[in-house]
Amino acid sequence: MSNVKVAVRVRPINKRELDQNGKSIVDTNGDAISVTNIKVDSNAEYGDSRERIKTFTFDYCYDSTGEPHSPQYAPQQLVFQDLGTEVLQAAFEGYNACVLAYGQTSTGKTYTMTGIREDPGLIPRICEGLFSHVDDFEASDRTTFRVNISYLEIYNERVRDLLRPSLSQRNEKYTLKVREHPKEGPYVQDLSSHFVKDNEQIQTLLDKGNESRTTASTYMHDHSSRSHAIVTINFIQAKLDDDLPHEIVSKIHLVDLAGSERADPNWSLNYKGRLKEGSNINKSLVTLGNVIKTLAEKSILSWSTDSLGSTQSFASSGGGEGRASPFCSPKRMRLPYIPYRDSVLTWLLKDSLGGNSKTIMIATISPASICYNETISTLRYAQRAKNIVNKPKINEDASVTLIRELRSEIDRLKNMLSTSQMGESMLPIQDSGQALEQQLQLQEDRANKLTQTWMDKWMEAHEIIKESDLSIRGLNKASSMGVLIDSQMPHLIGMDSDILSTGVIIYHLKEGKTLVGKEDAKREQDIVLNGPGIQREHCLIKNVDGSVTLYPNRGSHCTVNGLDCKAPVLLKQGDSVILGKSQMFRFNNPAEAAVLRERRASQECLLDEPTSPSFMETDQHRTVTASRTHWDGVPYHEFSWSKNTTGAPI
Ligand SMILES: Nc1ncnc2c1ncn2[C@@H]1O[C@H](COP(=O)(O)OP(=O)(O)OP(=O)(O)O)[C@@H](O)[C@H]1O
Repeated sequence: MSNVKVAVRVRPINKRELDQNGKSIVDTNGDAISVTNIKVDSNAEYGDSRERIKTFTFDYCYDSTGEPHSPQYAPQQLVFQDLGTEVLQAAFEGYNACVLAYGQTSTGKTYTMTGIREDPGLIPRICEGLFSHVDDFEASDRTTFRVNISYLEIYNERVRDLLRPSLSQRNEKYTLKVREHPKEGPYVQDLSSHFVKDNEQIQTLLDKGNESRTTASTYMHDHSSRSHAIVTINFIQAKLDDDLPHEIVSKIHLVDLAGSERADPNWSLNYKGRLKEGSNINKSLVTLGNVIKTLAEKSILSWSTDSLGSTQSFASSGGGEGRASPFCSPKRMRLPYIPYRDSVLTWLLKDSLGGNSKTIMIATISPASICYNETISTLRYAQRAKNIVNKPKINEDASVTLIRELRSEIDRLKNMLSTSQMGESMLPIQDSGQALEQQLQLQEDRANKLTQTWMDKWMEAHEIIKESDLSIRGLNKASSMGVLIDSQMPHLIGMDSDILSTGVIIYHLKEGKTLVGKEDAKREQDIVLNGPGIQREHCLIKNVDGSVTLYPNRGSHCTVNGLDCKAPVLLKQGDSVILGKSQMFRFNNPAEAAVLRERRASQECLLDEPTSPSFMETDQHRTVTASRTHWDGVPYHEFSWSKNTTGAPI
């Protein structure tokens, strides 16, 4: 059990607040923070029912109201030292961790989480710390690590992938679906997950995600984040100790919430979109507030249920007077329903709030008197969050747990065997020496096989990932047969032309030009092919912003979906490409595939109606219909395949 830790950070007063005659009303003293209500007269003879000074205590208070670099200013480094290192420690121990920044708009959530280039915030510092520890460990220990990152935003209650560059750049209005896995809980379907090898790669992805985030100018803040942003880092550590595999997995959520705000009538009238945004932001923050409130109540209730339970048993054993009231008997007390599903945000953060995670909340506030009401409401929100009790546990890979259990069973059988051999026991027949030996052999075989499979899977994934921008995972949750190799870049998948080779080759089609030809071409070719019909300079493949076009060179033989290409052809997801006489490839465009999957899921028409069939070719085996249209309106060749006359699929 572990309570949510809560920190408060106060930012410097700003010009807008000073221009409105705002006074600084917040004081910190150690872990206590006091807010003065200047509307309550300190000398009021007959008093005022409202308190003039309200004091709250938290796990950490950061006073960043002074000049940066002055001793009075709590810097980013201090916040990282206290909170970031806790997150790292949890991750290395195999716990899930979460940091949530909450506060009124323009109070410093993004500054604290992301920071600025000269003075980075918690997210980049945690990533840097993660890789610097990984480097230390890899040098001194036999542990190997895998880090994956995804970055999403929830905008107007819809989910957007911030790391799918080509689609975000085109401003596609697409939404990802939130689904629930029976064991692993809520997740975002088709969210891209990127393997990162070092700090530089992760920082590049973070920058990319930050650039795509939805921001706008509001009356409170010129660069207000209008979405909730969640960076998720999956951190896996594995090692083999005395032939025993260890694999622990930690999920780190780093959340920069959109700011709560008052709607300014004049501003909102001019910006209708802002009003809808504002109401969606406030709605999900209200749900978050309800979840926090209910969880806090639940913790108090379960605490009192526990203490009532112990009082009762004490009373019934005749040891005291305490008797639980029939109105609050533990049996009657029903724990409240937690409204996680009322917003996408709370649904996705289900585990971080009241579940399997070590969670920290950072409440950010302004020191200005004009923000008094919002500041008090933020501090109350944060105060409640302190009462949430989570149940973090170390996340061990399921097959590793099984291997460990088998190994301890093997030790037990070995002990029994040696006892039976010494003839010291009166073992039943099924535990006789011979039966035990058989059982032992069986379990050892199982454990060895599982260990080998685990090692192969880990080494293979690790080696391939080292080489390229790929992610590899089991084909599906229910089966360990098969491995799915995923890449975020457009690519061609081919077979090695050597009939004795068993390899599958992935050719990434990088942004810009990829030359395809033979080794002895005048210019160096990016993809070198051999085999019948391949020309020295066979073709050129151009990737512009995720759109990939094949340009056949004069006289070279290229076909797409069975049609000869004499002119450039825009490739689409799933196209089958033959170069020369026998080199076959399948073209994959992950970004396009994701959009098509979404369309399929939302039961929209997968593709527009073909505008005009350009030709139809029929023979006794198949029918190929070709048309010109494209998923984003760009023309391309589209083919539909029917079955052959015998009904067997082609
Ligand atoms: N601790 C701090 N020290 C110095 N400047 C700060 C601090 N916190 C915030 N600021 C400044 O205050 C302004 C608002 O900060 P920020 O954008 O982080 O607010 P926010 O809470 O994320 O706002 P929103 O919810 O509207 O996105 C920025 O100009 C930022 O540089």
